[in-house]
Amino acid sequence: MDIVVFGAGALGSLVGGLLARDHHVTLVARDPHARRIAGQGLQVSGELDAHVRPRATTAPTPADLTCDLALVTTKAYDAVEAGRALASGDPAVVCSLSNGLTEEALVAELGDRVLAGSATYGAELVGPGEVRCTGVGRIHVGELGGGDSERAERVAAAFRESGLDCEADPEMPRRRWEKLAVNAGINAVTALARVENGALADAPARDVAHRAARETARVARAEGVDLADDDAVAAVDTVVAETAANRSSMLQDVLDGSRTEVDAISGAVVDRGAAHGVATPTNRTLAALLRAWEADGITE
Ligand SMILES: NC(=O)C1=CN([C@@H]2O[C@H](COP(=O)(O)OP(=O)(O)OC[C@H]3O[C@@H](n4cnc5c(N)ncnc54)[C@H](OP(=O)(O)O)[C@@H]3O)[C@@H](O)[C@H]2O)C=CC1
Ligand SMILES: CC(C)(CO)C(=O)C(=O)O
Repeated sequence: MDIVVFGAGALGSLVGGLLARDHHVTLVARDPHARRIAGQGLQVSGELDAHVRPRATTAPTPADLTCDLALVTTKAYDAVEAGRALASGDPAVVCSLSNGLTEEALVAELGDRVLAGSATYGAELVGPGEVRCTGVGRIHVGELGGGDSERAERVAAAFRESGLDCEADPEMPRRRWEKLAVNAGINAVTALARVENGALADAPARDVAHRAARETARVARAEGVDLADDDAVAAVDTVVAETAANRSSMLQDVLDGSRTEVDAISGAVVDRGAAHGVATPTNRTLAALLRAWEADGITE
């Protein structure tokens, strides 16, 4: 497959690097990462090991963006720009692996070419040209509206060909909202409390995370997605147990002085809830506190 990875930071370099073992991959990245990859290749280290030579560019032409599959791996707040850039080319299928509800921003530019995706691999950039796999997870792809999908099956098969754990999921709407509930519970609370995910195994932080997840499930149901409160809470508990030693991506952003994905996570729950008349006081409070930190704390 001819694959473009748009926004090849940590996650995109890991996934794109592994795909480059079997497919023709172009990474759209920033310098000096892109320059180093173009010159010396990309090293994948940590739990997986590979040295690959994908194409890498900071300024893709429309021809570069004409491909069988484009993966969007920017932070959620860059999804609109990613969608606009990709629309200047002609990708047959576009799939976002970012956290948060980012697909709608892509649909606005790319229409029904957009598939939903989610990833639980862990990735960190070590330096230019090197990405570390910090956790072998799983990728799911599927139609935004759910249902069986030949194109999602084709994408999943291409990922598996390169050794990535990937499945096409006919219940992607539910999976997206369950992941949102996990991120609304874990990311916001760990970032504000400055604790690892495992700290949410104990009250009182656990109770705040559970309330945020339950509210997300209520909003999901108002959107027509069948996600029970108990399932959202159980998903939080499972991820807390499985990633106890992790610093959530939002905690890492706060510690780095970087912008967070609050608008696409807690903020999205609040906004979608308001549209349906569903109260989301916990997510509203978490979003307000994160935005208060952002107003003062961003240094990058
Ligand atoms: N890292 C992980 O383990 C996981 C991450 N995720 C999710 O995946 C998404 C990406 O996370 P992560 O990889 O950690 O984030 P990173 O910030 O490491 O990667 C995103 C990259 O996209 C780049 N980018 C944005 N716009 C452009 C553009 N127009 N041209 C070229 N490059 C661009 C950014 O550059 P710059 O910063 O200079 O703008 C950055 O290098 C997030 O939504 C995250 O929540 C999900 C599961 C696991
Ligand atoms: C699953 C979880 C919460 C793992 O830390 C995550 O997605 C993140 O940190 O963004």
